[in-house]
Amino acid sequence: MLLSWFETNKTLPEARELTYAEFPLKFVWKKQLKRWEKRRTSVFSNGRIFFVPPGTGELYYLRLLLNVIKGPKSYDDLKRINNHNYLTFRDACYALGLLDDCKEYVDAIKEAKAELTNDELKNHCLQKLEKVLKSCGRSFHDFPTMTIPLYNEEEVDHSNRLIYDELRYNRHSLLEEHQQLLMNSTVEQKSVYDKIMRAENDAKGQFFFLYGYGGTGKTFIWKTQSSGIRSRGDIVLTIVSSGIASLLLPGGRTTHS
Ligand SMILES: Nc1ncnc2c1ncn2[C@@H]1O[C@H](COP(=O)(O)OP(=O)(O)OP(=O)(O)O)[C@@H](O)[C@H]1O
Repeated sequence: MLLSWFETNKTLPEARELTYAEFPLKFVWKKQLKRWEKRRTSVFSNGRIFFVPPGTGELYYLRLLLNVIKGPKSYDDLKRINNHNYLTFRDACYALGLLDDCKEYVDAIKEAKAELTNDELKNHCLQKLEKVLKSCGRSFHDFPTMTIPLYNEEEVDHSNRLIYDELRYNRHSLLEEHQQLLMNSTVEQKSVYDKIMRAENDAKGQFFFLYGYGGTGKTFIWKTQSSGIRSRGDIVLTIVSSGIASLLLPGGRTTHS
């Protein structure tokens, strides 16, 4: 289908006005003939390109391009951005600004490279990675074959990472979020919230077990609770049992990390 799309683009100018994802709007795939033909009726039809996970590399970047590039006549056309021929789909995506996150990092490394030697740059990257690893409870020291970053004495971070992370929330935006969540809470949620907050304010050290059917707003209550406490500059350790569950709660961590 993809190769036939290239062929259609070679012959029909109106085909070149569509991306691959948009193609079924005006063209229909003739399975027997193995080619695209102009749609005769004005039936609305939208294309769906198979999901490709980012880990597949070039396939993933090809899929990104198929959603934005119009009228290519070959794979090379997909990699040609502003008259520059890129070697890989990934490079083409990067040139199109589709990989903003990476762009930020690559630009930062390029900038740093102007001022640092290769060894300094390598060490700098290792230090940054060590920081990320430490936030997950790991370190380069856990991987014997990996190079360990070097530090000057004044660069050694003696602070407690967990406390540091907890104290750098934007208290102002948390306060706004907290007020919004509180305003939206149901009467039942509010009564649970009040009960837990009372125990927290009185420093009673109580233990609560919150249960209810799925989707009834338990996580919502924890979010309201944690934003309220954090907006005061206090610390909340949001501990859950699985990595997936940790993504649902701001600052969530698995117990073992
Ligand atoms: N009072 C509320 N106002 C607006 N949205 C709410 C409210 N309570 C819950 N929700 C929304 O309902 C959805 C389900 O709530 P939530 O995830 O908190 O439920 P849960 O009980 O933790 O579910 P599960 O047990 O499946 O994890 C979420 O999108 C949440 O934002």
